[in-house]
Amino acid sequence: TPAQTAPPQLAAPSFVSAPEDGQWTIPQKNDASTRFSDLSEITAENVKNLQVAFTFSTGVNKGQEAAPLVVGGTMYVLSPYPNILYALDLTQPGAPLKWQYNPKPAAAAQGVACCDGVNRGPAFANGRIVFTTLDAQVLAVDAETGEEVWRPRLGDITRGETMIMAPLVVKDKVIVGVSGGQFGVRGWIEALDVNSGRSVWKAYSTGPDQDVKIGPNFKPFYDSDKSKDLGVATWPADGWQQGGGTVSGWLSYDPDLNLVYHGTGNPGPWNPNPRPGDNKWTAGIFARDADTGEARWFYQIAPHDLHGRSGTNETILLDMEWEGRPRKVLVHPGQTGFVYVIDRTSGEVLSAKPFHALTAATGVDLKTGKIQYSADKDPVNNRVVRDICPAASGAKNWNPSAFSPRTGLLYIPHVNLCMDWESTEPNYIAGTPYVGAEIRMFPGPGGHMGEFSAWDIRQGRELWTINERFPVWSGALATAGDLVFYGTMDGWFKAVHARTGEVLWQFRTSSGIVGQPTTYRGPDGRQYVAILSGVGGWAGSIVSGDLDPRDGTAALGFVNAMRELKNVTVKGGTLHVFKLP
Ligand SMILES: O=C(O)c1cc(C(=O)O)c2c(n1)C(=O)C(=O)c1cc(C(=O)O)[nH]c1-2
Repeated sequence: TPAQTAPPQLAAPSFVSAPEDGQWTIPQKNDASTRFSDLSEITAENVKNLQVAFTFSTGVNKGQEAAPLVVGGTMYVLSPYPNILYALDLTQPGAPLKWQYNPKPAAAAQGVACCDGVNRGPAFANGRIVFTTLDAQVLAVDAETGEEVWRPRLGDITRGETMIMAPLVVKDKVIVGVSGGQFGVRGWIEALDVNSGRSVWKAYSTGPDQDVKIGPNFKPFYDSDKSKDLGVATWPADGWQQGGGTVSGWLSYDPDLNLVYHGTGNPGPWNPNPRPGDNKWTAGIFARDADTGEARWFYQIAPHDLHGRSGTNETILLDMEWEGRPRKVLVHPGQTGFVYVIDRTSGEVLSAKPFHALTAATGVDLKTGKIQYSADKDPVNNRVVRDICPAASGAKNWNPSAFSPRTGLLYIPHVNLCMDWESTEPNYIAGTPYVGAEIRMFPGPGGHMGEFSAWDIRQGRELWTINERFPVWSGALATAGDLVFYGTMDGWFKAVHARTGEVLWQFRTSSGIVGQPTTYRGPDGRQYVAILSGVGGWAGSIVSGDLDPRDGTAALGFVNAMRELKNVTVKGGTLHVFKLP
């Protein structure tokens, strides 16, 4: 008999991207959305010496969620509503302002935004900076001069259609999506010509197959997605018309398959009782042909969603060996609390392991793809259902994870909140909240509200975790210096050892952090790390936003849980950039 040999050492998952050029031109860093930089001047050994290189105020004290971009010798910073774009000259000492562009969006948009008027950031394309505005315009301005190039309005704010997501540029197209899932908006994604701003294709998340761009090439993996017109048939009467499934989050792109991946938001209303059925195609992930928008596959994370779950957060595209053969996968740490590893060519779920303490579901059946909800957490009418974990925030929210090919680990910002839920009668009035749930959130197991953890994708297990007092509402950045960066809602910007989770450096910024750290090589050849500080977004709206008690809905869910945040931080809006001395 042959001698027993150790199983071959598996290579870490990897991803395809252009060689590191020291820039940061789209929030996701690359089309695979890894938020990994090959820069390695700042290391685990020297990071303790990081110091402020320069700061800059955005002039808007609301949730600063945008990623600072660097293209050539210029940094681009986008403020929350009113979405002012600033260009900073990195070639000059102190990075002075080169120009600013204020699109002056309609003030009325603020009133129909769920989440504090945030924006996830601009993107660079063909010599232009493109971004969305809260009143549902998409803008392209000249990256050199700040002059407006085109500016179509894609949504109707009187119906609650807002835009906050970062566009994805694919070849000659700018792809964007709508927000407003808390307002009964029918979700859509649209591709514009990068040169003219004209619409090339548009696809809805609910309704007849034709509107969803489901045709002969739609080949979902699971039988539950294979019948005709499920975007109508899985809803009562005309429910799909106010059905949500917005495209408010992150997009990624596989150039070999020419597929764009995007999540769809929660169904409307949140109260599941008025909408019996699976409510396709909400709370899931679509793969679409980048040129035509045609749907190729769909996977529904939360069929007939019970707890306000969205599929809109990050999808990270990796290549890895899975059960002895190479697979192209999409990794999605989901709001439901499972890390989904999905074959991105077919939509087959290869694995769905919990990365967080859960009570709302017990697992995912890999044969049918179906999540297994806990029967006792179903929010039936006329009863308060208690201790649903995670809360409606999800086990993580919009805030993107990072992946390092050096460690093979995914770095996940978590939200450790549970909730009590009482279903109420929703009433659809265009441009007003369409939720139908009273929610009370509170800290989950352990009493802390946030975590930042390292996850081994192949083994499906956590390697280390850091508990945080407040939800970790910032994104993550991984670097070849074996560091991971993230921020906390009480204002700390932290550098952590990518392998051990040891906190190696932290800096107290001027407000709470809900932004996205980025890194770049400056014109002087040195490595810099940038982060916007300014508390806000959904979780931080207790500090920065105007919580209207009559709203009685989404924002209020956080009031109890986040009350203490007011005692430890204040509104802000300041870019902080760091380097070694
Ligand atoms: O369904 C939607 O259209 C939609 C939009 C947004 C948004 O525009 O910020 C959020 C959400 N949903 C959402 O569910 C959510 O948890 C959330 C958090 C935040 C934030 O920026 O803090 N936005 C949003």
